[in-house]
Amino acid sequence: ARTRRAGEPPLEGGWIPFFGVALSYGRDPLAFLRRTRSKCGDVFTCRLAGGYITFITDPFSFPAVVRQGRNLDFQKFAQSISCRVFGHVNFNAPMYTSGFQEVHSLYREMLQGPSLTLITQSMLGHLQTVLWRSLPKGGAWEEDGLQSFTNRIMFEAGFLTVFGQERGLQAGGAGPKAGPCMRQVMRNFMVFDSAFPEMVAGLPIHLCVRAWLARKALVETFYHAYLQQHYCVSALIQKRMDAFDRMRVDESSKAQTNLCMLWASQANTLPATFWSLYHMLRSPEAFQAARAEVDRVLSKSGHQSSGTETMISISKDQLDSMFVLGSIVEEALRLSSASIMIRVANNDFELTLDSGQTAAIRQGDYIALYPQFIHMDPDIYPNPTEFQFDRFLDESGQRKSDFYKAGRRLKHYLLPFGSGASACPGRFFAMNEIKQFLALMLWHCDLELPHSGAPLETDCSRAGLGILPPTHDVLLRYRLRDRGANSGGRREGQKEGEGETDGEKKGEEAGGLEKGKALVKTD
Ligand code: HEM
Repeated sequence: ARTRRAGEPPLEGGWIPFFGVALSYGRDPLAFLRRTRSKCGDVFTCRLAGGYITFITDPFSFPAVVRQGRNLDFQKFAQSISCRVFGHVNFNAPMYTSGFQEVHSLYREMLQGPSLTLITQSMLGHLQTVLWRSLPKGGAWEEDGLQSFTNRIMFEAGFLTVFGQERGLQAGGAGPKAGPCMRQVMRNFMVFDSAFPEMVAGLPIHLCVRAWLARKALVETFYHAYLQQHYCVSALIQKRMDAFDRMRVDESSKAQTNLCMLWASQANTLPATFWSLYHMLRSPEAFQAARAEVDRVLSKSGHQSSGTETMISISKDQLDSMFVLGSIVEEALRLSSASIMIRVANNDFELTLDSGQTAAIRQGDYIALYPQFIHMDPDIYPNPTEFQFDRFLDESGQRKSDFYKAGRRLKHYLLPFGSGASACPGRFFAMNEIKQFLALMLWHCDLELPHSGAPLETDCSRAGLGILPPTHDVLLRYRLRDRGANSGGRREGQKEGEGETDGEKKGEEAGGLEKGKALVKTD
């Protein structure tokens, strides 16, 4: 154990040697950090599982950390976790430095500007192909778990958009089918992802046997030689594969970095899509405003009412003009995001905080920002645990970006995607794909949550990893939209008890429901 030196933040060591405060932190990180902040002030150091982490909790001091490129490194920590979990070589090694920088700059190039428009359009096509396969024909209602439904649609559409389609899986005319391979890939992904908290905490993957087997199977499908047989592989993956080939990395490491991309592009997007649809369906005002927006924007471009398998187009400008959908997604992200931004101190140095106070930081220590502090701050967001669909809309119905704490405007008020050099490069694509999914569901479907009672809770065991999933799934009923009936398309608390068996069956496959867990009726 170490003793606090002059100038260093208060030290919260805990009473368990080595693990320090890991147990109390692990039970409920936000509650633990709040307790420690009220005891120690805005900046404090905790002993966590053998390391020392200094938490900066004052949002006005976030920029001071995000800007500290020279003294604080984000790659070291991210790489150490990534190697352990995915199994690839450590790209922090000097021989890979310049090649890995190239890979990084590709993210910005391929996930912004004109490339973003292309990948977004590709996602829209895949979403519709997959959705049409799932929607019941002729006005019949279908039932499924909401989580299993969103996972199924988004996983397959996202996978096809990023990694393309395996040759031979096309079904004539009807578009790509969810063949056994896709279902297996998704099942393996869910198994691998569910062991993520343990693997990040340091448990060797060989001890999580199912996750280890799932990773092995996933990696086998990601060898370059195999992916080169796919058609419609995104430019992002093609260029990334070229860059890794030039770096002379071994073939299995290359395949493992493709698994990283699968995880990065899916693990947060799936629960974020779930929460966006869930909250929208639970709030009558949100649903009405969102449907009115989608109907207004899409009718203008001449799309007729649905009911037939027509592919619709949504241009970049149209998507950008869907501010209500944007606000619903951002509000869902605010409520469910529990990411942690970690940097490693390269040297001993003094961090100057917004208040002018300084904190002495030791080389090798971690600095952490925990954005949930901001997202759940009642001073910034009144009634912070409540879903308010229009929180991110200003008076003129455009995106709101002025949020205040103690009368001062905040630079960082919403951080589900991190910030600064380590900010998620897929953030624009993620927002677009979730908005597209919501728009398609609103345009084509009537939707119901028959057993919507008390709000679902988030599963805190994944705190620190990004968007928290729900603790359990809920039943969703859906059918092709009945425009004539003008039913509003969204009802709650009706037709109790129908179709659980069918829903459970699909849910197990899509990771929404665990075997043996019933779709929960919360009322
Ligand atoms: C709602 C969905 C998403 C959320 C909440 C999310 C969140 C995040 C966060 C918090 C980070 C780490 C930031 C940090 O350490 O400061 C990250 C990194 C990353 N994300 Fe996302 N992400 C999402 C979707 C996506 C998508 C769709 C893609 C790609 C198509 C993507 C690609 C990446 C990559 C490649 C990194 C690592 C970047 C690096 O190494 O610098 N993400 N994401």
